[in-house]
Amino acid sequence: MILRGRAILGTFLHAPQQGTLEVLADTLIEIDATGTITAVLQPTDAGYAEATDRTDVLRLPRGRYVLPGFVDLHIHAPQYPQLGQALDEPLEVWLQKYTFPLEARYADLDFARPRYTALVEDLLANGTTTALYFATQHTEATNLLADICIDKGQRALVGKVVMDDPAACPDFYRDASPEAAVAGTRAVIDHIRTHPANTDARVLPVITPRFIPSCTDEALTALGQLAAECDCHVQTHCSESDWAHGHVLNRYGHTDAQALDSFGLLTRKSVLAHSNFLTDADMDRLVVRQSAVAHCALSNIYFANAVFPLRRALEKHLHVGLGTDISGGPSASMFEACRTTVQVSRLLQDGVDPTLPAANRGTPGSAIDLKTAFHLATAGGGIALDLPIGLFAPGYRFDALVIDTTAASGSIRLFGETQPGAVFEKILYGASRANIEQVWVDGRLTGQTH
Ligand SMILES: Nc1nc2[nH]cnc2c(=O)[nH]1
Repeated sequence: MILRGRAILGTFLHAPQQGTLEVLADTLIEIDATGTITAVLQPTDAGYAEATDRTDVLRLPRGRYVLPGFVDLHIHAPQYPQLGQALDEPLEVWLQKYTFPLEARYADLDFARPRYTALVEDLLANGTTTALYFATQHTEATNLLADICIDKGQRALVGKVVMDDPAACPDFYRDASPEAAVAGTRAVIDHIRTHPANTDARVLPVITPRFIPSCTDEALTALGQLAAECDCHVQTHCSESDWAHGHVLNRYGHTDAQALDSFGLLTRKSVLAHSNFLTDADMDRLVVRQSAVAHCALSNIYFANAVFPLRRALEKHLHVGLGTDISGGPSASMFEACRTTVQVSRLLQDGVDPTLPAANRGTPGSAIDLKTAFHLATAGGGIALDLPIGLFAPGYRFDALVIDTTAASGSIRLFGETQPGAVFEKILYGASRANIEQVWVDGRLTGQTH
C-alpha cells in the first residue's frame, strides 16, 4: 500500500518538544508524491471538511493511534544473532571473546544475508523506521546490508567499521592498513550513493571508526579528512566505560571528545554512542560542534559502569537520541529503549545504595519523564541526524507506526480509557509487536508486521 499523493485520517501522537505530548485528534495528514507531509489539518482548520471528503483518504478505525517512526541511533547489525546472549563479561573482554569472532563471520555473504535480512525485517516490524547501523569491517557485507535496507524500504545510515590497530584487533578481524580501511570506507560511500534504487537517498553512508582503542592515529586522521571531503555522517563510540574512557586518557592525555575533535570527527552529522563519561567541557564542545549522543540506556547497564547524565546533557542543549545498541543491549525495541531511559534516570536521581542516607544517595534532578524519552526516540533522533523525521509537520517525511490498542494478541489493555495522555502512557509502557499494525516509511507501507 502506498500513501504517496494521498492522505491519512486518524489520531496522531507526537512530541515536538521535550516533556510535552501533542495530540492531533481526528487529524488529516496529506502526503505528496515523494512521501513528504504537505499538510496537517485539524478539525478546526479551514479546508478540513473538503479535504476529509477526498475519496483517497486512508481512514483509521477507532482504537488506532499513529506515532512517528522510531529513530534507533545505535545498532550493531552483525550482532543481531547474539541478542540476549553473552552479557556476562565487561566490554573489553566481551569484544574479544564473543563479538569480534561473530562479526568476522560476515566475510561470508551467505552467513550475512539471512541475518541482515531478519534484522531489517524485525526492526521495521518493531517500528524502527530509521536505523543508524555499524556493519562490520568487510566492505562487501556492508554493501549487502545497505542493499537489504534499500530493498526493504527502511531509512538507514550504514557504515563500514574501521578497526585497523594490530595492538587491539585480532588478526582474523582487522583492516589490513589505514589505507585499506579508508579505501573500504570510500567504496561503501560510492556504493550507497550511486545505488540505482537509492535515488531518493533513503539510505546514507556513514564514516565509522569503531572507537579510538581499535584505530590507529593514521586511520582516524584520514577518516576526519574524508568526513570533510564527503560531507558524510560520522559515528563512533565515545567514553563508554571506565576502561574505554581510560584508554583514551592514557593514550592522549585528554578525553575522547577532545581527541575525536582533533581528528575532525566531531561534525553536525556526528553521532557518538554512549558518551557516559563526558565532562562538562566535553559536552560544551559537542554543543559547539552540534554533534549528537546516542544514549543507550539498556546496554549501559551491562557495559558502562555508570548512568549517562542525560538531564545534564539536555540542559546544555546537547543533541541526544536513543539507541538499542544491539547486542550490548538485549532488546531490539525502541519502546524498550524509552522505558529503560526513564528507569535508569530514576536510579541515577535516587541512587541505588540503601545503606546511604537518602540525601547522599543519588543525583537530584536527573529524572527523565516518558514524554521526553519519546521525544528523544523520535524527533530527537531526527535532530541528531539532521534529517526531517520524527514529527508530523509539513516538510517532514511520513515515517510512522500505527498502534492497534485493541489487538487481542497485543499487550495493551485500555479498559475503556480514552484520555490521550493515559493512552500514550499505556502504549509506551505496554506495546509489543502484536500492537504494531502498520509501519510506514516515506509514505510506503513496509513488510509484514506480525
Ligand atoms: N557496546 C559496544 N561498545 C563498543 N565499543 C567498541 N565496539 C563496541 C561494540 O560493539 N559494542
